[in-house]
Amino acid sequence: MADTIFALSSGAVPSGVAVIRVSGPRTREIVECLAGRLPDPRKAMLARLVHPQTGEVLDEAVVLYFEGPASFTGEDVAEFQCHGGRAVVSGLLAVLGGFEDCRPAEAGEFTRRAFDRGRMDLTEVEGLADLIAAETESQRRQALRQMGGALGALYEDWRKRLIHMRAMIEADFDFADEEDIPGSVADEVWGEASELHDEIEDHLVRSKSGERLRSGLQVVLMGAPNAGKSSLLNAIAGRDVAIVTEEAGTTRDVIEVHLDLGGYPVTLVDTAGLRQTEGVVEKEGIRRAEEKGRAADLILWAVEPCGVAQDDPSAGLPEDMRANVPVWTVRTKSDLETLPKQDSSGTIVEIACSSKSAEGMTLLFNRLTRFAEETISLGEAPLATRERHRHYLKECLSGLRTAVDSHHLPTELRAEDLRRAADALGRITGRIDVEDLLDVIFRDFCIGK
Ligand SMILES: Nc1nc2c(ncn2[C@@H]2O[C@H](COP(=O)(O)OP(=O)(O)OP(=O)(O)O)[C@@H](O)[C@H]2O)c(=O)[nH]1
Ligand SMILES: [K+]
Ligand SMILES: [Mg+2]
Repeated sequence: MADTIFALSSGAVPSGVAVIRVSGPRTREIVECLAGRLPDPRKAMLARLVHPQTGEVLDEAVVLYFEGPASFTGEDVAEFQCHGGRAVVSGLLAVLGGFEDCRPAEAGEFTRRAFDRGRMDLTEVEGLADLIAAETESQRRQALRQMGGALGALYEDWRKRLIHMRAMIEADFDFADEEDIPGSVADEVWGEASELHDEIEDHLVRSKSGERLRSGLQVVLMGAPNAGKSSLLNAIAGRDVAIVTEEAGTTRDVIEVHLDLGGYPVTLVDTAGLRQTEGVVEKEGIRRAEEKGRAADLILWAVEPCGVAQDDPSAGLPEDMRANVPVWTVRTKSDLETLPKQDSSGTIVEIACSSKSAEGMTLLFNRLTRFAEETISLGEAPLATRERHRHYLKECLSGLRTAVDSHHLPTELRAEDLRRAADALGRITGRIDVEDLLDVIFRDFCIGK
């Protein structure tokens, strides 16, 4: 018999209400023992929870019972909505641990059971994890859609199409000796395979948006020491996150702030000012700054009024970043009189702003919001959201491509490539052996989920 597991599924105590969840074969017995009777499934029942040995009243709680398989895990599940005091919760958890074959749940174990019993596929599990982690409106929408099965359904549909193609080819193959049929079924199938290939390729291209939305856009503040980067970060974040002093080389560590720009997640990153230095700590800070810059979706290149050569505001920014990452020049400290609004080369300074007077800050904010919107706009179709998805989509494409292109090979071999393509999709949803992956995926969950 499987263990019956339990955990505090709501947030940290003390809280108004705490939800303790129980799942497994002993659930029914536990509810009857603590609450005196079993509520009707899915109907709330107010009950005094009584200690099974001493008869002492533990709490007055709302009890819910979900009979398996129509429950989150697919097993019998109960929820005790008790008062969220520390002693109430720890007392109840201790009593639950006293039942035979009953133990505290591990992180993600409720969801793992739901997956094992076929209540959710892997993309839905990931969607649930993303929903719990979602910080902005657009992340919530994407996660909810994925948890609802939209992405899994898309992959399952593609997989079925591949399986169907294979069946058609094999049928065709079986009848091959009954005289040559002109324009055989196989020819049609290769056409379909080629179409599916393009569909998946298109999905893969757009998947970058999904991943960015899930993890947030990385906007990295870079520039010479004292350019005003940390002040800008503080002004945008609306609080004193980073240390600001007039000393050049103040910031060494990478400092990140999570922003919600019009519902889009943006991580704004402050970094050490770039310069030649012998300081060990500062050197390391600069190395980290450049590492962040290379991985950025956007670099805000901060330039103070009299800071650098005026004819090339982005002098000092490493060449590879200039070439590969979008860069906006931000002219800082615009409250200082000396500010040239336009540099001598005639290049319009992208944005001029001041952390002191707040001049230009709204413009910067709006531009960033628009950038986020354009980079990660969420269309109607579900998007791949993880590196894991991308990996198997590529594998699927490679199988499809080989199958379509290998005109010279025997049909059996080409059919085998179609199987490889279908299996790759099955690994995304977890319908095909992914045992080694499961621990990684479920580890990300909190206890009680
Ligand atoms: N007048 C004025 N001074 C500013 C403004 N922003 C920053 N400063 C000043 O410029 C100096 C450097 O600011 P920081 O924000 O520490 O600059 P930084 O680029 O983070 O510097 P490092 O971390 O050392 O690379 C401080 O003395 C700030 O008070 C501004 O908008 N106007
Ligand atoms: K500074
Ligand atoms: Mg700084």
